[in-house]
Amino acid sequence: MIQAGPASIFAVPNAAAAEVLFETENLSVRYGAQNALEHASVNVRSGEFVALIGPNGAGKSTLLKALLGLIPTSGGSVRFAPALAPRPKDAIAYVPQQQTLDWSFPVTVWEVAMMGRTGRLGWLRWPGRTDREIVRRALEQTGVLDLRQRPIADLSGGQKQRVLLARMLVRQALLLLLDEPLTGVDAATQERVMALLQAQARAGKGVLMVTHDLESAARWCDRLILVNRSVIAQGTPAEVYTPHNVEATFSSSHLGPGHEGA
Ligand SMILES: Nc1ncnc2c1ncn2[C@@H]1O[C@H](COP(=O)(O)OP(=O)(O)OP(=O)(O)O)[C@@H](O)[C@H]1O
Repeated sequence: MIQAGPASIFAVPNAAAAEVLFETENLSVRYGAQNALEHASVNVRSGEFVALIGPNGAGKSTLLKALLGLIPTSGGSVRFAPALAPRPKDAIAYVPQQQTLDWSFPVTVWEVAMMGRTGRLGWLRWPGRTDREIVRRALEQTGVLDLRQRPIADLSGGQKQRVLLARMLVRQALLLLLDEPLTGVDAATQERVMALLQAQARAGKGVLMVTHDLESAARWCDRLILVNRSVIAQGTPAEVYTPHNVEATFSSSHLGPGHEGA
C-alpha cells in the first residue's frame, strides 16, 4: 500500500510550462556483445523529481553515463534543452556512486565541496567570499558543516554521501543526476536527502535519482521510471507502482539469456 506522501501533496509546479531539460529517444548502449540499455525514451522536466529504479545490472548507471557523454551510445539520441545544450556538462551536476570514488585522497570535507565550484571558478581564480558562502551553506544544508576540517578518509559512509551532495549543491546546476545517493545512509538521513532533493526540484531544477528504494521513491518523487535493460514503465507513482510493474522490473527472468546481445 502506498501512503500519500509529499510527492502526492505537491504537484509539479506549472507542469505544462515546465521545460524538458533532456529527452532521450530510443537510447541504446552496448558493452561489447551485451545490450545494457535498449530503446530507452525518457525525459526530465524542470521542477521534477524523478526516480530511476531497477535491479542490479538493469542499466541505470549506464543511462546516466550515456546522458553525460561518458560512454558511447549504440543507438538513439539525447536532446538537451537550450539552457543546457551549449555545454551540458557545466549545467549538469552528477553524483556518482560513492564506491566508485577514491576516498583516500588527502583532502578535507571543505576542499571536496569547494571542488564543486572549480568549474565556475576556472583556472587561476581563487575562491571568493561568495564561493565560500555557497560552500558553507551547502555543507550546512547537508549537515556536515561541523566536519569541514576533517579529511574525507575519516568519514562514515553516510557522511561521505552528504559531502557528495554538498559538492553537487554548490555547482548550482540546472539538472541533477544522482547515482544511488541513499546508499549507506541511515533512515533519518534518507528522509533528509529526499526532502533536500525534492526542494531542489521545487526550486525549478530537474532531478533524476537512481535508487533501489521503490517505497521511498514512491513517497517523494513526482515520477518513477522503472527500468530493466529497457523501460518497463514510467509515470506518477500512482500510475507505475503496481504489482505487475514491480514483478516485471525485478523478476530475474527478465535478465535471462536474452540479456546477451546478438
Ligand atoms: N564498463 C562496462 N563494461 C562491460 N559491461 C558493463 C560495463 N558497465 C556496466 N556493464 C554491464 O552493463 C549492465 C548494466 O550495468 P549498470 O551499471 O548500468 O547497471 P545498474 O542498473 O546501474 O546496476 P546497479 O544497481 O548494480 O548499480 C550490467 O550487466 C553490467 O555488468
